[in-house]
Amino acid sequence: MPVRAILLLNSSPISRDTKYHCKLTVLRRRFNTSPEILRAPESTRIRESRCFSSDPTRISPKFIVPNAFQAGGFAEMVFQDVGATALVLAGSFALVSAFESLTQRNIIQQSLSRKLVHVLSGLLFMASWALFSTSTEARYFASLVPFTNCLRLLINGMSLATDERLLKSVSREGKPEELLRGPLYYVLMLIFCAIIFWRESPVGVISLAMMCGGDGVADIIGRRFGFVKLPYNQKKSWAGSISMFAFGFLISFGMLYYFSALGYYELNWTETAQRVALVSLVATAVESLPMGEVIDDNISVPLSSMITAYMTFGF
Ligand SMILES: Nc1ccn([C@@H]2O[C@H](COP(=O)(O)OP(=O)(O)OP(=O)(O)O)[C@@H](O)[C@H]2O)c(=O)n1
Ligand SMILES: C/C(=C\CO)CCC[C@H](C)CCC[C@H](C)CCCC(C)C
Repeated sequence: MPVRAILLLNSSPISRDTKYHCKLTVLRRRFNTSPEILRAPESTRIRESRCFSSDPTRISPKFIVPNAFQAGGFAEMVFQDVGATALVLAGSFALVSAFESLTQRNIIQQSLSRKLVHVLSGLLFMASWALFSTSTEARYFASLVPFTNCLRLLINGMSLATDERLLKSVSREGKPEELLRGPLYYVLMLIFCAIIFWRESPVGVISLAMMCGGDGVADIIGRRFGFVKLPYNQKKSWAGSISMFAFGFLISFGMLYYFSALGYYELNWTETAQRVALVSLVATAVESLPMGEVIDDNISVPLSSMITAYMTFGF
């Protein structure tokens, strides 16, 4: 009969994943619970000190042992992660095919198709993180999706195979070698943020939101309304940069609210708005610089966002 109780963590607000691993810690410490009940993997990333308030004796070690801890629970989590990976991977192929079809039928231009895929892929990928289990390995399952697309871009970019749908929806001019630059850096950044930051830290979410939402919308707005160019960069415009700042801020804030509403972290929204505004300002300034030939926007924008977000939010 599995142990049943409710864990009341008296510590400061912490993420849902952290609370989950704290339950594990408390179970092991207080009940000396036999391992066959605790089948869930223990996180090496969650320091026990984060599980307890300043006075560990204040912890009321009552907790519900969710199904995941019961015998076989680990298998259930693996099953959930495999299913989520298959679903999201199918979604990525469907997204590319859908925009290839729209381009093929001349419903949208190829340049707009590329940017819409740029905006939607990363944001939908982040939104899908909620489908994965609370195990430490979940992030690696999720990363298989951009990794598979990375292989797809490499194979087609080196002309080892030809996927016309991919070329039509993702390249500027239909040249295979284009896939080895912007799109490849894009999926590599998705992999990096999913593994390093995952659902535990706002840093990864903000960085990807700036790359996908901010930079993507800047291109769409800038191409259409960018008549007044920046004084130091004739290839970029005030309309593009202002829209990057605005949409980068709004989409980042929206994604943080999404993950907060799901219980992954609790944020002070006034402070968060100020911090996200600073990240958006720095990323917009970096994106506006005439260095597209030196470093791709899909590297400079998320990287500058990551550094600024890390300095303001911490991990
Ligand atoms: N701040 C910005 C950003 C983009 N643009 C417009 O959008 C176009 C493409 O912008 P860019 O971010 O450079 O996209 P690329 O990285 O070149 O294209 P892709 O992302 O498709 O590789 C620019 O030429 C410009 O017309 C703009 O006016 N102002
Ligand atoms: C055109 C792009 C970048 C250039 O600036 C974006 C390329 C996108 C990849 C080809 C596809 C990436 C798919 C995501 C990893 C997963 C999306 C899943 C979601 C459910 C649709």
